[in-house]
Amino acid sequence: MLRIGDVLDAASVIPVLEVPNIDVVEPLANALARGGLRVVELTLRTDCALEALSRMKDCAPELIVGIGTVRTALDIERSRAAGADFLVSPGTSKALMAAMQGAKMPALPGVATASEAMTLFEAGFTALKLFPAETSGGIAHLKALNAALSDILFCPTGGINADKAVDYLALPNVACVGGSWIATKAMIEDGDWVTIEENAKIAASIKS
Ligand SMILES: O=C(O)C(=O)C[C@H](O)[C@H](O)COP(=O)(O)O
Repeated sequence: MLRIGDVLDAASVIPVLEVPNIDVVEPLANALARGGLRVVELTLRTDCALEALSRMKDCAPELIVGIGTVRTALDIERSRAAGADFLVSPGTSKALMAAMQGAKMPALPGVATASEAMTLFEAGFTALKLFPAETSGGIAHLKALNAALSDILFCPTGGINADKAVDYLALPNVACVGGSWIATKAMIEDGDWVTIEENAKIAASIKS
């Protein structure tokens, strides 16, 4: 089984995807993989998300595919059953933290504050999703967190684009960044695989 360090080593930018139907999965996965990205996050925001995960693992076995918008223990169980490589949550309730610990799967639990980061770190999570990154303080917030909590790594997500990703990834406590800009809902619905591949190429060229 992968560890969270393996996921972070494979990705500087993680596209956060909202998949409207199963038919888009193969061309979407191909565009992202052709662009050079190796890790993706499929959000549980559409009914077909778990079916999309299984399909993506079949048609693009080279991709590491996580499930995002995880909120409950049931979400974790269903994600595991569908073959998820890792879990991502927007925030972390006490119950979700316990379920993530019990799941023994790689995870990026969501936090926005120093207290939340410390609570998750004490529970054994060394890499955390910072969400929503831009509105919770962005780069300045991460610099301040690093002064006190330099042993905690973050994957900021929320409001980031290709230009901002470069600045985030220059920070010592940022392991990767997530975002929907690479493949927006509109691009996926329009089947704009050319733009998605181009965005993926640009994203894949950014290094942490
Ligand atoms: O669904 C989740 O689990 C979330 O936490 C939300 C997503 O990560 C953001 O919607 C991505 O942010 P944008 O790049 O600003 O679109």
